[in-house]
Amino acid sequence: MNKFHLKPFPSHSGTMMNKIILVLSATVIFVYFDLFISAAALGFYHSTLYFDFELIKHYFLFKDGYYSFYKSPIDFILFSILRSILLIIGICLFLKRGTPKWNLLFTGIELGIISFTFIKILAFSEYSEQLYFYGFWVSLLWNILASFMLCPIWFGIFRAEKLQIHTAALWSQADQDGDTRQLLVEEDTVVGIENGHGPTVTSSVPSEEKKDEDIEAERASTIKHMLNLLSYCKHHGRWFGTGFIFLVMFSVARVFQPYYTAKVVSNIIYGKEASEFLHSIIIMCSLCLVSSITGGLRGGCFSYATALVANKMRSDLFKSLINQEIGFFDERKTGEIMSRLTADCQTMSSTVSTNINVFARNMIMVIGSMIFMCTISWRLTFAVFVTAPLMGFITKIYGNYYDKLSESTQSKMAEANSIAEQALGTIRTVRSFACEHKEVNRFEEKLKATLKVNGQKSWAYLGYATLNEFGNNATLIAILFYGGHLVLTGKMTGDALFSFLLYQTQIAENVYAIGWVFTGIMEAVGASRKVFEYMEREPKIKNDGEFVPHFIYGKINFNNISFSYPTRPQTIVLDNVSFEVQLGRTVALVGPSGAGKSSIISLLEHFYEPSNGQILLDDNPINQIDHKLFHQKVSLVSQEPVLHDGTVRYNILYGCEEWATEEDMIEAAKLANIHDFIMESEKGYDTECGEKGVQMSGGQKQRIAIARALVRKPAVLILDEATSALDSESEHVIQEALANCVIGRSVIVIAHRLSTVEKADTIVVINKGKVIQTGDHKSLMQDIGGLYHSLVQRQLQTISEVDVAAAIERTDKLE
Ligand SMILES: Nc1ncnc2c1ncn2[C@@H]1O[C@H](COP(=O)(O)OP(=O)(O)OP(=O)(O)O)[C@@H](O)[C@H]1O
Repeated sequence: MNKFHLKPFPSHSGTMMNKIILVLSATVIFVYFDLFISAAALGFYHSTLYFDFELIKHYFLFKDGYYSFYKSPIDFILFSILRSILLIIGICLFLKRGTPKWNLLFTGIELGIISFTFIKILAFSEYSEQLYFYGFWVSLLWNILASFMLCPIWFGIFRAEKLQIHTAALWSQADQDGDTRQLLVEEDTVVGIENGHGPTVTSSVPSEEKKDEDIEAERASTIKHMLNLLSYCKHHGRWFGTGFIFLVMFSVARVFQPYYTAKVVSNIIYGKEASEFLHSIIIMCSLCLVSSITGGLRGGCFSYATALVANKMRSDLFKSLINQEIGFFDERKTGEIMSRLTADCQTMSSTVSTNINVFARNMIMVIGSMIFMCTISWRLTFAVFVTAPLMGFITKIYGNYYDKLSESTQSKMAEANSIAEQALGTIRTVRSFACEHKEVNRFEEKLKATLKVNGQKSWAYLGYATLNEFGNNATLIAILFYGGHLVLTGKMTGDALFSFLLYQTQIAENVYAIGWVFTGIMEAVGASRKVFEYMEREPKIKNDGEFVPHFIYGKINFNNISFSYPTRPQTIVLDNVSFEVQLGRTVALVGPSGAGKSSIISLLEHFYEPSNGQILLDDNPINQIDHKLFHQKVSLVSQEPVLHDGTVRYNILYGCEEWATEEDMIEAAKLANIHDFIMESEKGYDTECGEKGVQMSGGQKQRIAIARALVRKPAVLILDEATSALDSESEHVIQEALANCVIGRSVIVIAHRLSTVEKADTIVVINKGKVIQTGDHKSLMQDIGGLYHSLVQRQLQTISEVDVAAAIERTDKLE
């Protein structure tokens, strides 16, 4: 109840009441006009514009003594009454606040009436003089128009109903004193109980409204996605345009084919002259030649255009992804993102361009065939359209359902891909823990989920295909029946019926294909939702700093930094952390596991932004400094460096190929103690590192990473000391390399080794996200019982334990 605090209540509720009155008045006026026009039209059931009231009486009172489907327009009156009854039911429900889900029923009735109207035209045309009755055409047109208006009015009533409930809820909030208003509240409360929503109506209203808004939003987004998809085709208009020209030529040639086929057959049946037969055959050959050549050219152009569209989509998506903040990747699985980049982009591009092709081709053929069909027999053409509204209705329902299922299939596929990617990407871990079976099971679980959705899709298709087939056959039988009747009554010739049947078969295929276009587009829209979401996503952290200082000295300040990871906003990882790294000094971050040391480095690297405080480089906020310059001057060597699949040269010069020279690279490699190893390799700096550096040892990887950091001649070096099991020789070489590179630079090191910590100018001790001690080794050791002191004690103990274990091992070996 307390959720609504709308102060300007009178004006709001006034507007809503106006809307309700408007919808109710529109309904009443519609019912009145519907009945009036349907009845008045009967007064014009003759070939003059004179209104004859007697005619109305004639039809209403069945003065002929019987009802004739071919002559009586009383059906139109019955439909008008049916519409009125339905709307009156709507109003009754509106007053009782029920919200029936009858939308489909209404759409079905609407389309049924329209189908019937087509049948009625054919029935009336049996007595061709009736086609000149003005009243007949008024009845027909009004019947179609009024049926089309039925659904919007019906939906309008229920939209207004929600407004009314909402108004009542507002009244109950704003004023509990007025009798009328209290009554509304009570009424609403009762409805709430009846509907099982509990006694408060206020709580149910927003969710109802939200549903409505969601549907609106979804609809808007579907249209938006379709337009977005089409806009991609616009980029390659040249290829699509050329393809389109061939498509038009192909379709026109195909449209003429049934006509000439019928001509050839009729020449044979009626034994016409050989020259006439040959003439038809030559035209048929020409049409076939044109359609074959242009069909191929059209396919080629569209296929190339599809490839161009896929490229552009992938490139745009990748551009957007690579610029997203690190938090974005924390929240999503790489497999899912990869699936968007590969499968979804492919689905989108191929379905969109294929469907444009199919749609345009079939549309041209439908229009062309329609022209031919109308020329052959307009009556029979109307007969074809008796089932069309129903087929359109089925296609629409199926399309909506298919859209939902497609989206679901894509996400299930993405989940399965993510598992496969994860397992294959960490194959060594999987193998070493013998988890192959487990991973296969996990993958199969996800495949099962995908299969389940695909199963639903198949059921939906089963229903659709059956109904569609049924519709087509019903149309064919109707044409044979009615066409036969027309031939027998002399209104049409036999070969015209044959020609018509050929067109009808072709048009059925075309309409079926157009139906699939709808489904295909929905599939593309389903796939495109996430792709466009990623494409249009603005990174929450932008690397758009423009400040380019003349020189970077390397002083770092952390001022009152507080921070939580976006994935766990409730957990404070850093709490008011402050410290300074003076020029050319080394600061060691020390603390237990999970204290927040790596998070400090992530913030300095601008992977995340602090929720509070500022990080300064030479007194400038780091987010205002030019992104490239900043990462050139502040270089990171992480604990487990990742190398790219490429040569050693590629890896060392990564990101600075444009300006770093060969000498810079060799100098950096020498400082990192890796130059000699590289020169000993067969291919030197062109030695391949393998995916993620898999062809290098842990120590070599680390040293290449150090060279990669040093080649930039950074002012600030960030070192996350390796804790992994490097052998003592490698560790020594790396320690030496690090000792070389700290000279003359500001260094922040996450120190795990006592030797490193001791050498640091300042030690910052972190625990549970807070700086709890700062000082050099000597001063901190004096704080007996302090965290630093106990950490050092523990490490000394571990070292001695390791030494003892090693000594035992050595003794064992000697024995
Ligand atoms: N990407 C992330 N998303 C959410 N929470 C994270 C993320 N990375 C780290 N954390 C959490 O933040 C806290 C601090 O982690 P951090 O990696 O900074 O600790 P650390 O001191 O570097 O630990 P260690 O010495 O073990 O590497 C931990 O509780 C950790 O679970």
